Amino acid sequence: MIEVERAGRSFTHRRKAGVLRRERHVVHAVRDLTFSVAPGEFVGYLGPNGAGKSTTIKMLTGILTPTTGRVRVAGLDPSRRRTALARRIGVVFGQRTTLWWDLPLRDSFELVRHLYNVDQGDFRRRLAELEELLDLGSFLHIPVRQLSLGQRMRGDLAAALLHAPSVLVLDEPTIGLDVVSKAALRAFLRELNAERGTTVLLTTHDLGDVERLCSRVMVIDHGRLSFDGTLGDLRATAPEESSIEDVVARLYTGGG
Ligand SMILES: Nc1ncnc2c1ncn2[C@@H]1O[C@H](COP(=O)(O)OP(=O)(O)OP(=O)(O)O)[C@@H](O)[C@H]1O
Repeated sequence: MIEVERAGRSFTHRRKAGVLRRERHVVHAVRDLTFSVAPGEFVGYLGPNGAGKSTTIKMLTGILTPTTGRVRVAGLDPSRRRTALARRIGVVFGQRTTLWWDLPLRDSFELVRHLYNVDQGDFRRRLAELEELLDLGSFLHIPVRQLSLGQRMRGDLAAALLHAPSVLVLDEPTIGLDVVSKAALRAFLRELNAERGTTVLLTTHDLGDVERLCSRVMVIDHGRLSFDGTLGDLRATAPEESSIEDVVARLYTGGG
């Protein structure tokens, strides 16, 4: 479903190197990254701040073109086939909404239906299902800017799923959510993956998300993959640590 082969992405800045001189400075956000995700997997993508997670997600969704290597999602080259890919993929960024700020949630969904050309019958059926599973009923009529973070997040998730994508990419979906909202969101994602077989790639700094949802974990550090395995494999990297936070902290600091 997702194939990444020796992908890299760098950014070039010009920075001051004296009174008059400026020099080129290259940041390698992602280097030589190789992994694949099979249909139906639920994968956690972890890494410290600045490790390259968002850059990877932007390459997978076609927002950024890799400077080296190859990326394929649902068989498509994301940056060249963004429109075709949009029909197969759902994307949610926890830090910003893709909904229309001044429109009631229901109208945002209607716009999504037009954008993705979703059949009216399918749209009604899916919206009814999502409305129930995500408990959207009480705030469908409210403009997005007036929603609480938890409500907005549920709205964003519904919008990303209205066209029934086969792969869902989530960038910190539980950020800022209270324990109850987090639990509800996790239950929903677990069901989506188990019942519909939707492939999910999730970045998060909340290891509770990983423990409760992910069958596989990948860790990126300084733009390179430093771990790829099951949750059990991850724990085994530091068996002396009792919490998953401590295990991951060890990995982030290169084994302590
Ligand atoms: N548009 C850009 N221009 C220049 N440098 C960038 C750009 N985007 C990202 N970078 C740099 O690339 C590196 C990786 O950034 P990225 O946002 O992918 O990290 P991240 O793992 O998502 O971090 P966080 O957990 O803090 O969100 C960082 O050093 C960052 O400063």
